[in-house]
Amino acid sequence: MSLVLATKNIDKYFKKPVLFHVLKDISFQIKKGEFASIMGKSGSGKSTLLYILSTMDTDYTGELFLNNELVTGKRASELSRIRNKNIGFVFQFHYLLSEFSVLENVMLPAKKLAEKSTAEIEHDAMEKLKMLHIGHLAKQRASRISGGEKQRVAIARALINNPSILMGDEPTGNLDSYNSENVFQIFKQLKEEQGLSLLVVTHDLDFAKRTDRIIEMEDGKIIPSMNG
Ligand SMILES: Nc1ncnc2c1ncn2[C@@H]1O[C@H](COP(=O)(O)OP(=O)(O)OP(=O)(O)O)[C@@H](O)[C@H]1O
Repeated sequence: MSLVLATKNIDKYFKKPVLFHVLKDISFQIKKGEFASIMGKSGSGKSTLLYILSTMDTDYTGELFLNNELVTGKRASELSRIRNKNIGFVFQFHYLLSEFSVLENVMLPAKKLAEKSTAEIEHDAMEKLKMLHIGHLAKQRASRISGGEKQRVAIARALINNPSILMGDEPTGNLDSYNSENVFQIFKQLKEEQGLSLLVVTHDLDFAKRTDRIIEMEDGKIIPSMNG
């Protein structure tokens, strides 16, 4: 079985203002092509966990594997390379650079990785935009498009380096029901047509119910689930 992400016994403490055990013995796996959601009350530790899974936070104990490779303990420069290559992110807020064009925004993570020529990156970025039905917006300034379009641009940007997993922190949190459904369908299509793995923190039960698996958190722990 091909595992895209795995954690073993992850624990994390915040030391200030008082010592706080925020993540407790977190062990789970995400398979290739699996679309999982993380749910849980506010403060249960979802964002803290996602920050560790995305290799941004290294202050924890336990082990994190990406594509069967242990990433825990690697140097910051190596982690940055692994992150740029393997993980795409979509947040609640799109974080697009408003003065740049849609196309330039999508190209940025590939330029950072510096493995392809600018012409190749531009071609790849156009392909992603077309796949998300927003190719016609390529030359438009990012500030001049709608909220739903911005989130689709953010998804295109997250996909530009062909990651093995797409992580989302409330990716539909700012969207109306039409655009939320649109994002869900894009994610489903990425799973079904490209075998992409997805891990999405959400408060939207209707969204979560339609993913392959709900990982439920409570007080820093994963609640053993009924459905997988
Ligand atoms: N830097 C920090 N220092 C101390 N405590 C923190 C820090 N960041 C978060 N916390 C606390 O850790 C707990 C988990 O926070 P986290 O943001 O992971 O929760 P969450 O499940 O994502 O919540 P929400 O659904 O509201 O986004 C909360 O009690 C929060 O107050």
